[in-house]
Amino acid sequence: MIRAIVTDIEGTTSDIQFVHQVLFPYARQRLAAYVRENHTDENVAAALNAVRAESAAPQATLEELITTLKNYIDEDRKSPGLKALQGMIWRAGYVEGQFTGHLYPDVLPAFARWQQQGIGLYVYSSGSVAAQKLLFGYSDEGDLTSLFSGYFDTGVGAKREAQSYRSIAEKIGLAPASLLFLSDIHQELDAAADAGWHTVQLIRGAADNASRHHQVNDFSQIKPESI
Ligand SMILES: CSCCC(=O)C(=O)COP(=O)(O)O
Ligand SMILES: [Mg+2]
Repeated sequence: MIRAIVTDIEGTTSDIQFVHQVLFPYARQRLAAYVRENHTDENVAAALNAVRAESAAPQATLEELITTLKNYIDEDRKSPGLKALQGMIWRAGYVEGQFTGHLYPDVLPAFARWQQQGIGLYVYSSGSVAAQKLLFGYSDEGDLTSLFSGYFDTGVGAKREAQSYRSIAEKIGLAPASLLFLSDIHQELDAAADAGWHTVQLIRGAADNASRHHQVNDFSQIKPESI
C-alpha cells in the first residue's frame, strides 16, 4: 500500500520549457550582478565555496566563479552551489510577479485526491528546497506549499543514486515498499527502484523506449490504490 508519494518537478509536475526558457535565462542574466553584490552574504558565500570545491578551484575569484556558474547553467549541471544561487535569484522574479511556477493542469487535482486518501506528499528535485518552495508557493494555481509534508534536494544525495532514496525513506519514516517516486527520467526511477520504491514515469513528451518503468502521460492515470 502506498503511504507517501515523492515527486520530481522538471518534466513531471512542470514543463521542462518553463525551467529552461524562463527560469534558467532569468538567473543567467542576473547571476553576475547578484554574485558581485551579495558575495559577503552568508548563504551566497557558502554557495560560492561549494562551487569552488566542486570545480576543484579553491582560490577561484568571483569573476572566475561567475564564468564557471554560467558554464554550469549552459550544461544544465545539477550543481548544489549553482542550484542554491538560482533559488536565491529566482525569488525576486516570483515575488515581483514576473512569472509563476508552471504546473501541468492534471497535477493539482491528483495531489488533492491523494491527500484526501491520506497519502503523504513530498518533493525531491535537483532544484534547491528554497527553489522548490518558490515554484509551488507562486505556482500557476496559487500557493500549494501546504500540500507537502517535506522537500528534498541534492543535500540528501544525487537523484541517480539509490542511497538518496534510502535516506529519503528514512527521513520520511516509511518503508521503501510504501513509497512511490514520480519522475520523467528513467535513471532516477532506476535508483529509486533499486532502493525498493515503487516508480511511475511521466512521459510528457517523447516516449522513452529504454525505460523499464510503468509509464503514464499525466497524473490522472496514476492510481496509488492499485499499486
Ligand atoms: C525546483 S526549481 C527548478 C528546477 C531545477 O532547477 C532543476 O534543476 C530541475 O531538476 P529536477 O530534479 O526537478 O528535474
Ligand atoms: Mg525531472
